[in-house]
Amino acid sequence: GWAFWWFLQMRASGDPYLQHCVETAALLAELGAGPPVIAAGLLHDTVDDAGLDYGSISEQFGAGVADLVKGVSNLSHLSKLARRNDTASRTDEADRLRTVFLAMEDARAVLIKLADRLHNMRTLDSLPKIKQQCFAKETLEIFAPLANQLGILNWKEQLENLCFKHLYPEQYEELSSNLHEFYNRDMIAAAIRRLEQALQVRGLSYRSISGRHKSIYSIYSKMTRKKLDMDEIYDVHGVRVILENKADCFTTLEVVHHLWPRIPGKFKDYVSSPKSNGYQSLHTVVLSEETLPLEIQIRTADMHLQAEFGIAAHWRYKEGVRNCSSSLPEMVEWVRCVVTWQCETLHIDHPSPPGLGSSPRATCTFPSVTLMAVLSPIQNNVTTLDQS
Ligand SMILES: Nc1nc2c(ncn2[C@@H]2O[C@H](COP(=O)(O)OP(=O)(O)OP(=O)(O)O)[C@@H](O)[C@H]2O)c(=O)[nH]1
Ligand SMILES: Nc1ncnc2c1ncn2[C@@H]1O[C@H](COP(=O)(O)OP(=O)(O)OP(=O)(O)O)[C@@H](O)[C@H]1O
Repeated sequence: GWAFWWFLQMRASGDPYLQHCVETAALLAELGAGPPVIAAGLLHDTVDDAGLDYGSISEQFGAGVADLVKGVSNLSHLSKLARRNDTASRTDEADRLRTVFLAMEDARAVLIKLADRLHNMRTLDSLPKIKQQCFAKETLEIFAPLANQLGILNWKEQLENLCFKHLYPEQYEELSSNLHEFYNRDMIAAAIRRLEQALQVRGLSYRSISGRHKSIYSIYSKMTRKKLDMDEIYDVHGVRVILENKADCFTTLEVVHHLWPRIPGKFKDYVSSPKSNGYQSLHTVVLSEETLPLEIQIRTADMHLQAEFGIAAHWRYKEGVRNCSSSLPEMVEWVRCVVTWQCETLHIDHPSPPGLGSSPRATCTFPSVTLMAVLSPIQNNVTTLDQS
């Protein structure tokens, strides 16, 4: 009966409902999720919408899949409850909800909910404007930060960009048409190659060189936050070099300044003078061959860990974060488990984030998370070159 329901159901867009289920599962597969997660992605709405119960899912697909589907259903109920709660401020509510999500559920259920949301955001156009805006607002407040907290930067950026498009359509159109000309897809890869050759000639070995285009939403946020025009954003194109030690960082800086002319006033030495939050790195902005600014960040692996996970966690720098009691190794272990899906092979049940215990009241959020992307690179706008 339920399978029949599944085939007949249509979405507001007129597409078969099944398409949403398949695309949600496909997003999870792209991320490298294992079979139980993909199966649960396919079935994620069957408890709430097709009236299927835990017992029959468990019978047909196994308890692991049934637990995940139940988890996704719990998350949907929680978000609905939160939507009705008018007493708390929106920021507090979003904060609380993200914490509860991560504390109560298997992180893989949260991932399925995120995949579901990403596909819904991609197909939002068929809904009435008012619903689109509500959905986009909620996604920006809850789901995009959640994707960031789980280290899925590519989903975070896609979610934010889609929210931006629906919440501020005019600004989105204007900025994206400007960026169309401004983003230079080949420039980063070419700069990385050039830098790599120059470092080799200098006899310097590096841990990694990576690069990224700043997302449209990140550019928009920075422009609004700092009241800047687009041509005042110098890190639309960025490269990061990770080296063995401080001395190599300074030598790399020399190499960089030898390769490209520097843009005056943009050099920062946070290695000799760390920021008050402990952040260390050398930053410079140079003028690339394409006559576009290119931000280059140079740091050691330790500085990078500190920037991503330490007291100076990147996310704290961007969003503000409360006390977190877990140690770095615990956190890395948890992240590794979630990101590489070892939970399935190691049979770890319901991994919960370290330091959170099972209390939904615990307020700990996770450091974001370029390191997670380093552990398991899944950003498609990132170019990485590792020296083997
Ligand atoms: N993780 C982390 N990254 C930082 C921190 N401060 C700066 N950054 C990174 O370094 C880039 C450049 O920062 P700065 O050199 O301070 O540049 P700025 O012109 O003063 O500031 P921006 O407008 O942020 O570029 C930022 O865009 C971030 O990517 C920090 O405290 N923590
Ligand atoms: N020059 C760079 N090279 C490589 N990766 C970078 C560089 N600058 C930032 N990143 C990474 O790119 C991702 C997206 O960062 P984003 O550009 O949105 O913000 P940010 O540069 O960290 O902060 P802000 O918007 O305040 O400047 C983060 O993981 C960040 O660590």
